[in-house]
Amino acid sequence: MPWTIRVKRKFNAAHFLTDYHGSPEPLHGHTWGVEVYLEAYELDKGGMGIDFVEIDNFLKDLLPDYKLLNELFDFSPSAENLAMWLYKKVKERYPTLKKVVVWETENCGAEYSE
Ligand SMILES: Nc1nc2c(c(=O)[nH]1)N=C([C@H](O)[C@H](O)COP(=O)(O)OP(=O)(O)OP(=O)(O)O)CN2
Ligand SMILES: [Zn+2]
Repeated sequence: MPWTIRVKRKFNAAHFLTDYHGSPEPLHGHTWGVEVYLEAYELDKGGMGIDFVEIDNFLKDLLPDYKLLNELFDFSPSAENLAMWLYKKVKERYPTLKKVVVWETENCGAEYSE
């Protein structure tokens, strides 16, 4: 595909894995990072595939900033599960989505694609 449009965004949220090697993790927080990768097949007159600002606003509305993730989701909010949740949500709005990445820390994250 000719272009991949990439947008990153951060959000702050608390969580705990419900079963971390056999028992629940202690509650703690992260500044999470997310990245979305969208395919674009053509450009508009301004030279844009998909407007970064539009995608960023969509993510801003969607991401659970300053929330306790365990209260929002019926799954253990690991980076992997959050990446899958985010992929499905973004895919509904942007069908050309290729993958998402959810970073729990600067160095550790999970990618999801289908
Ligand atoms: N594959 C995954 N592994 C882990 C996940 C995950 O979502 N997917 N999550 C965690 C924990 O939630 C935890 O945040 C990580 O703990 P830790 O190693 O303690 O990392 P921190 O940077 O938060 O703490 P430091 O003490 O500053 O290193 C674990 N694994
Ligand atoms: Zn964590």
